[in-house]
Amino acid sequence: MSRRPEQPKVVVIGAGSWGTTFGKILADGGAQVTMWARRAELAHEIDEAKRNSKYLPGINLPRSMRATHDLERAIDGATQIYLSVPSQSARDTLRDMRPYVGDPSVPLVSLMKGVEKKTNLRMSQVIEQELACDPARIAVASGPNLALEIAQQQPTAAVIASSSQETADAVARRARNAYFRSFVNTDVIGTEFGGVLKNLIAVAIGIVDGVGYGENTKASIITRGLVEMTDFAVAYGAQPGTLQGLAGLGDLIATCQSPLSRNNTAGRLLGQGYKFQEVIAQMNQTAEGLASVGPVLKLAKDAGVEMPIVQQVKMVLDGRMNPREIAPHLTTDDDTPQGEGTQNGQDDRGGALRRAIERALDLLRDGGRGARSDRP
Ligand SMILES: NC(=O)c1ccc[n+]([C@@H]2O[C@H](COP(=O)([O-])OP(=O)(O)OC[C@H]3O[C@@H](n4cnc5c(N)ncnc54)[C@H](O)[C@@H]3O)[C@@H](O)[C@H]2O)c1
Ligand SMILES: O=P(O)(O)OC[C@H](O)CO
Repeated sequence: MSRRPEQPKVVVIGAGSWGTTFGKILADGGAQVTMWARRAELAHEIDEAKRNSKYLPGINLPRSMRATHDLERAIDGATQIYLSVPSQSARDTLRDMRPYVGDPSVPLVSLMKGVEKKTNLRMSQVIEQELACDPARIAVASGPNLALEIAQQQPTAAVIASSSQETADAVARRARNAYFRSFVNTDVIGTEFGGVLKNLIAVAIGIVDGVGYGENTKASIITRGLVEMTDFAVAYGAQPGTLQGLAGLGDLIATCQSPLSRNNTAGRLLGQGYKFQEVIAQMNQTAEGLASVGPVLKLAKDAGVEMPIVQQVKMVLDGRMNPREIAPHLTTDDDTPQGEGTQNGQDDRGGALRRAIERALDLLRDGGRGARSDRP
């Protein structure tokens, strides 16, 4: 099919459930979409049959959607590049893309919700590092976005964040249609960490479901989970409001409630008594939370943030805790009554804010060589 000149070409790298769904969002919004798939057979199925039977069974993809296994051909002429592979393989994929992404006017958009295990970096940081590009060119998309529901064209919203308002606006204008609305902000850290952290709380909720506990336990963990998410993200520079929005609370609700969530599913299997390796063997799609839990706890320790729920998820994953013992608090906590607010200034301890100020003072005292927690 020949391309009409008024339809700009965009490319989606990664043709799993979210990449393909996002391709459909873009195509239904009027873009000429090319998908890049790692496997030639999948590229062929999308290109010819307009189907992705493994990742989106029963969904008809737009007739205009193209797909290829050839990275150079996929990226050639693209006005926006979207990236949706598992976070742990993003760096290798970016390395392969490097020769073809030179045009500095082309935004690079992360659709991923993980942290790189070996570096503890967010995906926008990995993109910036691997492509040596201006951060103003990078955007991230996040929100309550369960792929299959959106592929079925159920109305949904997301947020596009970039340090450049112009980039966020350009991406949001492209990534919208009658059933998908993109909002914008400039809080990349909060938007990205929201997507990472809600996965960990969703694993905890899955564990609770698998064990057979009811709504009180789940509501307690979701609510305290949001406090943990906020404390952590704010300690790293996020705006607290972002965690109350689509990329925080919104995504937390969707992921914790839905049996479609792979993180929730992985947790449920753990709660039913399966061991970590058995869970991995049963999952044939990406559950980012399983890989992000280690890096998040390391980052939390560096920033002095307490994350009892995430800590318990890690203990269950490691086989060091019986899933039946999971609670919104550590049972080893001391007896001192604790305020309910977040640590970042909403309670009398002002924890995260205080620590951020302390780190800034450390940095100044140290002649700008790095805050205490940043040093090896
Ligand atoms: N599925 C959702 O509902 C959803 C929604 C929002 C965000 N996300 C995020 O999108 C990202 C991608 O998730 P997904 O749901 O599409 O995963 P998926 O498991 O459905 O698909 C992953 C895709 O990446 C490919 N892939 C696997 N290993 C690769 C490698 N080493 N190199 C290149 N490609 C590789 C797979 O072949 C597959 O096409 C994740 O970070 C996820 O958190 C997913
Ligand atoms: O299936 P999950 O658990 O990766 O969640 C998918 C999306 O992130 C929900 O917004």
